[in-house]
Amino acid sequence: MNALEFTAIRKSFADLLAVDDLSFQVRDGEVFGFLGGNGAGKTTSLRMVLDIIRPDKGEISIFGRPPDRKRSGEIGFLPEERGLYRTMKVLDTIVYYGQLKGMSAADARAEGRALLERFGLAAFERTRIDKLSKGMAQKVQLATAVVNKPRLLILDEPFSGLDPLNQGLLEDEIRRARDGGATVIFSTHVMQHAERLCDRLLLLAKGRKRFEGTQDEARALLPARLSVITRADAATLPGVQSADAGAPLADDEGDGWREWEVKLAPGVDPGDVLERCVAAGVPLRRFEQRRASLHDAFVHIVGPSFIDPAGKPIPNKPSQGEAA
Ligand SMILES: Nc1ncnc2c1ncn2[C@@H]1O[C@H](COP(=O)(O)OP(=O)(O)OP(=O)(O)O)[C@@H](O)[C@H]1O
Repeated sequence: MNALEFTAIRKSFADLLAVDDLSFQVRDGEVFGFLGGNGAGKTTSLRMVLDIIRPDKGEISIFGRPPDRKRSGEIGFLPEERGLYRTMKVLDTIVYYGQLKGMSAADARAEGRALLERFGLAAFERTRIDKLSKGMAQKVQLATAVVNKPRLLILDEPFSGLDPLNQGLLEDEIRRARDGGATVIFSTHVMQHAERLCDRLLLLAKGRKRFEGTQDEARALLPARLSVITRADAATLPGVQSADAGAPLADDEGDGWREWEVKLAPGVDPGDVLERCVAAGVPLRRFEQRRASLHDAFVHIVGPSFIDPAGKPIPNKPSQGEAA
């Protein structure tokens, strides 16, 4: 059974179509990345999973059943607009949320302490939320989302506002949840996190799905790039679309050995090219495929403007309640 399924979901706000005929599936136990630039429809989609807002059309299924706020114990959610009760103390906050999700106070306290230890916040368990830094409060909010080990964890822009050390800590926590059997969905503007964590990805642009699949499937959409050292003119090799020659190699004694940056024609398999070169006796010292970045793959799919280059979320929503 899939952890989450969207079938032909549509959601408008007045005359703005925020999510347009969106269908995708998240498999049970995978880490799934929700990618797209500002206003792509990520948060709107995640809020529909949580039943905070409802779709105009289409169907959502979570472990085979429709969204329902009463299922909050099954789903851990870190919203994009962070917010905790400012005057509550750190451990009390985690225990409060644990109990809301059906845990006993003792279990929530024990798990809360373990989380604070892992998050480097053990010394702050009695500190009021409003005395914490923004990043610290964010970690406490993450703790409230994971305290009961939900089977589905939904994190909206979880990395924003965290320094690199804490971003690493969050990556570890996502892997830990996955290793414990949870399905994790997170949205991000920043490719590197997705690259390190995601089994599969969804790329949204202007509310529409532009790609769904694995990282390798995304990369396979790009023409292959190679680094080749040869004495031949690399532009004449089979399947090559373009080839840029570097300077002659330092140890070259007039034989014409050069390093070339080669781009194959779309759909051409580097393995086939290598076989044909060997069969034809092309002199080769190196024939190496360059691994494309996810960023390159997505620029290829949606164009250069698909993502905010600084990776900074633009605050475009009202905050809820007493935000920390
Ligand atoms: N409650 C709302 N009322 C009106 N418009 C909304 C509302 N929520 C979202 N929108 C609009 O819907 C579109 C999609 O927004 P959404 O927040 O889902 O995008 P996002 O991909 O999460 O973007 P970001 O990365 O900037 O958070 C945007 O144009 C946004 O302004």
